[in-house]
Amino acid sequence: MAMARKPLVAGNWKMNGNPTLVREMGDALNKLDTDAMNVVVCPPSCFLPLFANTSFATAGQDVSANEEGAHTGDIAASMLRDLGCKYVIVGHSERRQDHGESSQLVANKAKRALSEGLVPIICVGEPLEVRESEKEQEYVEQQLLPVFETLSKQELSQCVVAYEPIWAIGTGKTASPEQAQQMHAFIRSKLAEQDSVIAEGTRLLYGGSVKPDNARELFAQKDIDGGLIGGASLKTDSFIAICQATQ
Ligand SMILES: O=C[C@H](O)COP(=O)(O)O
Repeated sequence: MAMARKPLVAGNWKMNGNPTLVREMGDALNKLDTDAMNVVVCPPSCFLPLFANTSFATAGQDVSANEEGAHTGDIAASMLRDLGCKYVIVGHSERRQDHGESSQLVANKAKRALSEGLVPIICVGEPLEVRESEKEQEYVEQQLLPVFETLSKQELSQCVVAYEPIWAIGTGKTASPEQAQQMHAFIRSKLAEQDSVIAEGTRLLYGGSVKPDNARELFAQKDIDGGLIGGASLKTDSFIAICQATQ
């Protein structure tokens, strides 16, 4: 992790949690010294209004690429912003798989989020068969291309990118620090082809079975600036330990 990039840890609750967890997590995180890091909680959107007066940020788990209108079940970037969100996850592999989201749609969602002042956390990552055929870099590059084509450089400079190998999500099988660092360095090199200053400033998160006992080693890698945490973000102790592992 480079000193110039502030570490960021985001807890993606996915379709989990309840008002009790909102209260417990809010109380615990409000006591955490968050000066040295950005902490973000991404609960199901119905719980967002329950997070009030927090010392940490909140995020949506998804956003519509449309501004408003007849899009049943979708949530607009302006609505997330009005609920106090600073960030939004776009392109999580579960959205890509469960809802057939293309990389172009993900790029459009990121653009829409940016237009409402939200920071998109753009997720990329390969499935197991791609990793086994050693084509993971080509795969991730293809996921990033529409982002580079759709966003202006100014917009790109506002984004966070999360690398989440699908084979490591919820499986207990983490990418080794070397595997993760290699991909993060590759993503940074692709950003540098767009703009070297943007590449240096962009925070790259690792996601996939991050736990308190492996977080520190992952976050110590040169191009890993924090994590996108699933299962371990549902327990206050483990999420706080992971946040502290950035220091
Ligand atoms: O968004 C979070 C990731 O999908 C990682 O989930 P996980 O920590 O449960 O493996």
